[in-house]
Amino acid sequence: MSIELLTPAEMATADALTIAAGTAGIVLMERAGQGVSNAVLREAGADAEIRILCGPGNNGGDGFVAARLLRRQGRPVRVAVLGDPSQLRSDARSAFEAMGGGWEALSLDFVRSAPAGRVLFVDALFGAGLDRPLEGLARACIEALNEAGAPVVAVDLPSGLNGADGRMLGAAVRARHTVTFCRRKPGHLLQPGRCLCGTTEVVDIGIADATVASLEPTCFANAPGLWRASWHPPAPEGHKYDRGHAVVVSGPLATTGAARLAASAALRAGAGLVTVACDPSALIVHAAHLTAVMVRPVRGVDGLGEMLADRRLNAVLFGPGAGVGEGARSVVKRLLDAERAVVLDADALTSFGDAREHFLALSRAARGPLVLTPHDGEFQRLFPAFAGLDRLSAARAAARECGAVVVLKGADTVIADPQGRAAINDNASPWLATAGTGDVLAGIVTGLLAQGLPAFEAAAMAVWMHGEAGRVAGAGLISEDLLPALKLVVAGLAGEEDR
Ligand SMILES: NC(=O)C1=CN([C@@H]2O[C@H](COP(=O)(O)OP(=O)(O)OC[C@H]3O[C@@H](n4cnc5c(N)ncnc54)[C@H](O)[C@@H]3O)[C@@H](O)[C@H]2O)[C@@H](O)CC1
Ligand SMILES: [K+]
Repeated sequence: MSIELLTPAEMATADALTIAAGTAGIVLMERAGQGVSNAVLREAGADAEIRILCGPGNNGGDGFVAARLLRRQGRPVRVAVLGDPSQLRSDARSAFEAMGGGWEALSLDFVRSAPAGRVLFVDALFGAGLDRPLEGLARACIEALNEAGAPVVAVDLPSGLNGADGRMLGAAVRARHTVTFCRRKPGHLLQPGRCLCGTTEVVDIGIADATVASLEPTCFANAPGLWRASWHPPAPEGHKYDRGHAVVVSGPLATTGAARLAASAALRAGAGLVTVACDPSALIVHAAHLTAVMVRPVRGVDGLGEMLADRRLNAVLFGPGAGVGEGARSVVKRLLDAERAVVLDADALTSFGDAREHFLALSRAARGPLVLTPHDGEFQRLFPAFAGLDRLSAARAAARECGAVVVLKGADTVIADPQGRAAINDNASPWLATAGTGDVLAGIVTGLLAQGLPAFEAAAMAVWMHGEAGRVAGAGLISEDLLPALKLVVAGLAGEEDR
C-alpha cells in the first residue's frame, strides 16, 4: 500500500486535477463503485441481501454505482436515499439515474428490519465531504446500524468519521471493511478511526501517482518506505565504530532499570557501542546486570560534560527513571548544548511541566538533532495549548513550537517534525501497553541516531521497529521480551533470514 496519506481536501484536489486532465468525474465514480461492488461480493454471503444507504453527495453516488453493478450480478439489493434525490448533483445524479429506480427513502426501519445474519449493509452516506456533526435521521440510522451489529462495508470512510483526523463527528459507523480510493487518509490510521474502518482497502480509480506527488503530501503511514533508505546494515568491511556510540544517562540507584532497558534496546537497534552513564552510587547495580552494554560512573552534570568531551559519543538519551526536578533540568540544558543527537523522554520532559518557556528556549536552541518521546500525559504537561487538538495536529503543532521531532506515543503514535512532515504508526500491538516499553522505544531511537539517521527517520523507524518487535514477542509480552524480538526485526529489515 502507498505510504502517502491525503486529507479529504487534498483528495478533492487530486480528483479535480484528474478531471481537469480529461478523465470525467463519472468515470472515477464508476471505478469507485466497481471497487465497492467487488468488496461487497467478497464480504457478503452467497445469499445475503445487500442494503445500501446512500447520502446526498458523491459518496452516495458511489453507492448508486455499486447498487447497479451488484444487481447486474443478480444480487438482491435495496437502496435507501437520505434526502430528496431530485437535489442530487452532477456525478451522483448521473449514477442515480443510471441505477434506473428501485430505491426508497431512508428510514430507521430500513436498518432495523434487517433479519439477523442475512443482510450486509453498505454505508455510502458520507465520505470526504462530511463537514459537520451528524444529527437527525442520519445519526439515528448510524446508531441503529451499530446496534444491529450487521456487517457493514463503508465507502471511502465510515460515515461520521473525519478523514482528516480520525475523530468522530457526533457518531460514526463501525464498519467491518472500508473501501477507499487512490490513497488512505489520516483518519484511516488515527484512532478511533482505524478501529471504525475495520480492514481498509485502497482501490485504484485512475488518479496518477504524479498527480498525488504534485500535491506534495506531508503525512505518511509509518512503513519502511518512509525511512528504509536512510538506514544501512553493517558494511562487510565495517567495524563497530562506524555505527556510533550511544549514551544512556541513568537515574539514581533505586531507578536504574529503565536506563538498562533503553541501553540494551539501543544496542539491539544497531548502535556500535552503548554506555550507561550513572552516578557512582549506581555503578555496582548496573555492572552486575550489564554485559555488552558498558557502564561509566559520572559525577553530576559536570561529570557528564567531561564524558561528552569524547566526540565519538554521538547520541544521548535522558529521561527514563531520571527523577523529576532541577537536577534533570540542568542535565537537559547541558545535553542540548553539547552538539549531540539527543532523545528526551519521561522525567526529562516532566521536569519542565512548570517551566515550559524554559524548555522551549532550550529546545529551540538545541545544537544537535532532538527527539522528544512524550506519552499523552507528558505531552499535555509540556504542550497544554495543543492538548485539545487531534493527535496529528497536536504533534505537528508541538514539533513546530519546540523545533524538535515529537513522537506522540499511543495506540496510533504520531511522529512529527518542525517542518510539518508527519507519520502515523499503525503496527502497535495492544500488548505494548506495559511497563518499560517506552524506555525500549527511547533506546531504539537513540541507537538509530547513533548510526547517523536523521531525527525524523530515526524516530519513525524506531516506532515501527518497536511495533514489529511487539508483534514478534506476541501476547503476554513484557518489555524485556522486545529485546530479543528486535533481533528478528533488524534481520528482516536487513533482508536476511535470522540465523
Ligand atoms: N469525483 C470525485 O470527487 C470522486 C468522489 N468520490 C466519492 O465522493 C465522496 C466525496 O463526495 P462529496 O464531496 O460530495 O462529499 P460526501 O458525499 O461525503 O458528502 C457531502 C454532502 O453531505 C452533506 N453533509 C456533510 N456533512 C453532513 C452532515 N453531518 N449531515 C448532513 N449532511 C452533511 C454536504 O452538505 C454534501 O451535500 C468521496 O468520499 C468518495 O466516496 C468517488 O466517487 C471518486 C470520485
Ligand atoms: K461512507
